Amino acid sequence: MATRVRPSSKRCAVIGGSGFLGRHLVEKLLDRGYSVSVFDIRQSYELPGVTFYQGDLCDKQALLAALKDVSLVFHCASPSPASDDRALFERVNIQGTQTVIQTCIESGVQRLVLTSSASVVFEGTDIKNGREDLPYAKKPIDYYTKTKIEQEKLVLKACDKQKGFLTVAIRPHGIFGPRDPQLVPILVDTARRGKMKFIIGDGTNLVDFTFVENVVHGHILAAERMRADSPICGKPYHITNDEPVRFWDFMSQVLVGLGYPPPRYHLPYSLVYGLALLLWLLSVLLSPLISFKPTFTPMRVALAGTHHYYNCKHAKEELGYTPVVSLKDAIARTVESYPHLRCEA
Ligand SMILES: NC(=O)C1=CN([C@@H]2O[C@H](COP(=O)(O)OP(=O)(O)OC[C@H]3O[C@@H](n4cnc5c(N)ncnc54)[C@H](O)[C@@H]3O)[C@@H](O)[C@H]2O)C=CC1
Ligand SMILES: CC(C)CCC[C@@H](C)[C@H]1CC[C@H]2C3=C(CC[C@]12C)[C@@]1(C)CCC(=O)C[C@@H]1CC3
Repeated sequence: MATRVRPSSKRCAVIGGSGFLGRHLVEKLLDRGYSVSVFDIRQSYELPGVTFYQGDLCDKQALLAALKDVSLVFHCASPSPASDDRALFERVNIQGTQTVIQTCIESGVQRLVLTSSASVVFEGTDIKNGREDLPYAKKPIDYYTKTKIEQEKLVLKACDKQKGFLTVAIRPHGIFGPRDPQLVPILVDTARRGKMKFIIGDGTNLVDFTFVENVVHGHILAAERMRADSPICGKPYHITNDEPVRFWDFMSQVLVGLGYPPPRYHLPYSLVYGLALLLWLLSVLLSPLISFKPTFTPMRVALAGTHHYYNCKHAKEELGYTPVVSLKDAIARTVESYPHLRCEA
């Protein structure tokens, strides 16, 4: 009779491991003595100790190969929020996550950590010190958020202590750090095009920006604390820097650090939001004729002009989480890591 190999607890897989967060997670897991399989639709680097499996997470056969003899899976793959492609989000974040869950169960995976997002409760209006028991957004602000909600529900519902399949969802917010393809590059591109002169609203809105190493720390704590008798199974946890900062102060610090002038002039929030909505509608209506992607999307304007910061008390109490890098050090390290994006003038 064939004996089933019991997966070693130090073997894990990172789905989405070629991405920004995924690669930082892989590097930390290697430091901690794990052997890591990366499953991603693209391969962006090579590292000793990492086995790459290139494939689409909607493809069960491809996933099965990557999850063989693995006991712990991190799922941090998603299409970029900037793509705004409804069909793609639904296919990858909803159907693909169902495939991930089924394949984990069939492969004997015991623990699944999902990278969700604190945005699953964000509807474009203020959230101050939001806790995990806030209801999911009834009117999600975009398809990305809508499908992240469905994805989180699927993963948390799949947690089954009897069957030995445990799950947890980490909800980070505004991840930044070295190699981030989104926040700093978009900010610099906007500044270079002379569009970062304005502050949307009065500039006092507080937001969480979370250094990528703190997000990684939260994921690993969750994975290592997840046992059938622990209270964390089937639950979501906010992971932030626990230092809410004025959105426009954060942007200004990054811009000034890279040699760009900070934004100075104020514009009313409702005016900019209305314009962003109009531009977005135009871009949709005109898409058969011309393709243009507005920088100031309704989602970005809402994120730039409202309070959205979250309480991470539960992560502190139940995961033993505390941020490992302060916001000040995180900004300094991030700015230093982008010499190619410095202002040349
Ligand atoms: N960047 C941020 O501020 C935040 C991100 N998140 C979540 O964190 C996770 C990681 O995000 P980032 O590292 O920023 O994004 P990223 O775009 O750098 O990484 C995502 C990875 O997923 C892969 N991927 C996409 N579709 C795939 C598919 N069908 N099959 C296999 N791989 C696929 C991509 O190739 C990429 O390597 C995502 O789930 C995102 O929703 C949550 C909160 C904030
Ligand atoms: C053009 C400027 C007004 C803004 C430039 C910076 C923005 C690109 C970023 C500021 C907040 C960021 C953010 C995300 C993406 C990048 C920003 C909009 C997310 C939408 C990424 C995915 C999530 O799950 C939530 C994030 C919230 C904050």
